[in-house]
Amino acid sequence: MVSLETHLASVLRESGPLAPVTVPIEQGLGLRLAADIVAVHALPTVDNSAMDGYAVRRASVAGASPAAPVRLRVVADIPAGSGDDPALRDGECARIMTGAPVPSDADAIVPFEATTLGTDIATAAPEAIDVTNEPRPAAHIRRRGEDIEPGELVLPAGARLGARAVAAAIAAGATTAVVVPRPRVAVVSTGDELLPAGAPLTRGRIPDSNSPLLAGLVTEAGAELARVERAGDEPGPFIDALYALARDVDVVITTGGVSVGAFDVVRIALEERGVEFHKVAMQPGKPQGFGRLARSDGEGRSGPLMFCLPGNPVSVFVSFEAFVRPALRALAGEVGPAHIERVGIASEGWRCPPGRLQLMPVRTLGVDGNGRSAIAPATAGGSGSHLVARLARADALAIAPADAADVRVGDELTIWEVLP
Ligand SMILES: Nc1nc2c(c(=O)[nH]1)N[C@H]1C(S)=C(S)[C@@H](COP(=O)(O)OP(=O)(O)OC[C@H]3O[C@@H](n4cnc5c(N)ncnc54)[C@H](O)[C@@H]3O)O[C@H]1N2
Ligand code: MOO
Repeated sequence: MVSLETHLASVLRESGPLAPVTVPIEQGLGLRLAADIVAVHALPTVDNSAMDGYAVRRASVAGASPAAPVRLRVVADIPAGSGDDPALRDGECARIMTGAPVPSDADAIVPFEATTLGTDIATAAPEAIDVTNEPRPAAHIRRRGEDIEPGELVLPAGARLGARAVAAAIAAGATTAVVVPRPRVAVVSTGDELLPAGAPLTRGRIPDSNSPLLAGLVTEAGAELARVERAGDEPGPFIDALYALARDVDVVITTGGVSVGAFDVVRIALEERGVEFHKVAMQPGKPQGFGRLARSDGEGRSGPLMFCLPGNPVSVFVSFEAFVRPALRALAGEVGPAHIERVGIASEGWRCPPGRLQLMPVRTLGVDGNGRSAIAPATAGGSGSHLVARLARADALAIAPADAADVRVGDELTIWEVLP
């Protein structure tokens, strides 16, 4: 048996970031940048007004006060979007709206509130206004380039292109981004016992719940779900289906057929085709296959990464969290841990399997003053890997060490947060 850490290290060795692609910037939302984004133009693009008011020459309103207002003639009206640059002589001003370019002759903005007319504004500009306050130099002017200058760095390679990053890049004139793409993922569940959801069950047949489980986890992890398929226990059709979809995906996740059963199709078909099968010292999730699918078409290009997970539903979930999620993150250029880790305090005890690290689906019941969560098993009956019915109650996985015989009330364990 290999440890979880050893198996994860083998997985991550093969899971470097995918080759970067150039996309229209809004399509890069949520992805990691593979190249810097620099400002194409200055921001603001031009000196502009921070207030609705009047663009003035300060010398014209020197000494203005409520007791001694100074009258100015309004010679122009500049809405936002106007390209006008009206000339202003002594004693003249222009009405101006927030964001509109400040005339070259003006050196301050007087807000509506600093005139006797106040904010009682008509569509047409007034002929004259009485200014009641002398503005400071450059009052309410947002300077060209004060946010960023052309050629300056907006976002460095490696940054996540979140909503604010998209906004910043577009504001600074970028239209495309070089990003690490989302991994494209196919899901294949295997087993002659599987039926689609809702099909009438006969003895021994069960609904295929693993493929919707993985489809949801892949999507929630931010990867692109390319295909979902179900295959039986015959190696021939399974392999044909696999090579058909392998052409345009980065990752294939299979479930079932990896242990030592007589009909374990995935292990039988893939042992010879680039996938290694191990026993990992963890529970659930002991049998694991991982590798890169050898191409059958002789093109010499490497095929997709294969994650061959066991069939038991809780094993699928735990294997996804332990190996697939970290790999999908690494393929997408993400750095840092795949889970938020916290400390859990057992409020109920449970038994642990000998010699295997246990990843127990738990519910968190509240946080104490030291940030530690009280935890209890989410599923009745311990960590049985078939206990899917109440798996959705778990919002964390509690990690019990391989040498623990049991977890007792009050024991402190590391927990990984998972989406409920
Ligand atoms: N003699 C041994 N038997 C088993 C061992 C072992 O070491 N020696 N390991 C056990 C462990 S641990 C696991 S985990 C399972 C893994 O088995 P497989 O990956 O081969 O999975 P299957 O046999 O195909 O199925 C296991 C279980 O899960 C159900 N299943 C499968 N697919 C789905 C699906 N898509 N949706 C819902 N449920 C599914 C299936 O019906 C079985 O009940 O092997 C143990 N055996
Ligand atoms: O490892 Mo299996 O996943 O315990 O049931």
